[in-house]
Amino acid sequence: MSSNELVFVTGNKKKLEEVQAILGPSINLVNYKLDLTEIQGTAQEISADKCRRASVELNGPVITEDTCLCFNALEGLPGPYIKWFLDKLGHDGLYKILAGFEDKSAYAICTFAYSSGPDAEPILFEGRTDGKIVPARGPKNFGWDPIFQPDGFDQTYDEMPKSVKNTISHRYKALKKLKEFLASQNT
Ligand SMILES: O=c1[nH]cnc2c1ncn2[C@@H]1O[C@H](COP(=O)(O)OP(=O)(O)O)[C@@H](O)[C@H]1O
Ligand SMILES: [Mg+2]
Repeated sequence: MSSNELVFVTGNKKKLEEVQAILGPSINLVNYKLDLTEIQGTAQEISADKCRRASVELNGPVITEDTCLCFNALEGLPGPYIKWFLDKLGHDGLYKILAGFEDKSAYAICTFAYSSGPDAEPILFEGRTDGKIVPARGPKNFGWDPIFQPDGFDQTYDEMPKSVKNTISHRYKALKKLKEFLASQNT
């Protein structure tokens, strides 16, 4: 691996686009499309396991990413299972889950995992953005973006320009930590 090359294992095109936009041209991101099965467990366990298996499969250094959307009224659920909830319930159903609760607050967590090789223990980098769950607003570009309104903003993730989302998002914050780590490895 050259010092600025990074193999990002994901089958999610939208994630890849954001990661590319956030990292910019200084890092040569190489995408390997692999939709990895996820175990059940905490966000950390799921991320580490996913990264470990990606690294074994590719027999080299990789990064993987996992995203959780956590409702405070539900003690953090759906969390890592948001993909399946979104799939089955859609935006409207996800919003309605909270109908019985006054507390609509939520947070998005992005966990990047880096493994230097098949025998290495993955290192995790987490970013969190707090907000609330609202009825869907926006062009429906990406996942649950239309129902997540970050604190301090009147727009949902989906309504705001990408250039704004990419400077406040859970993914941006996690990538910032990953970038700092990689920079420290290269010096
Ligand atoms: O920044 C985001 N905004 C909106 N939806 C997102 C964002 N990041 C991930 N998602 C969606 O949330 C779910 C997260 O699941 P996961 O991280 O396992 O995705 P993946 O398996 O597609 O990579 C998926 O449905 C994904 O499309
Ligand atoms: Mg996941």
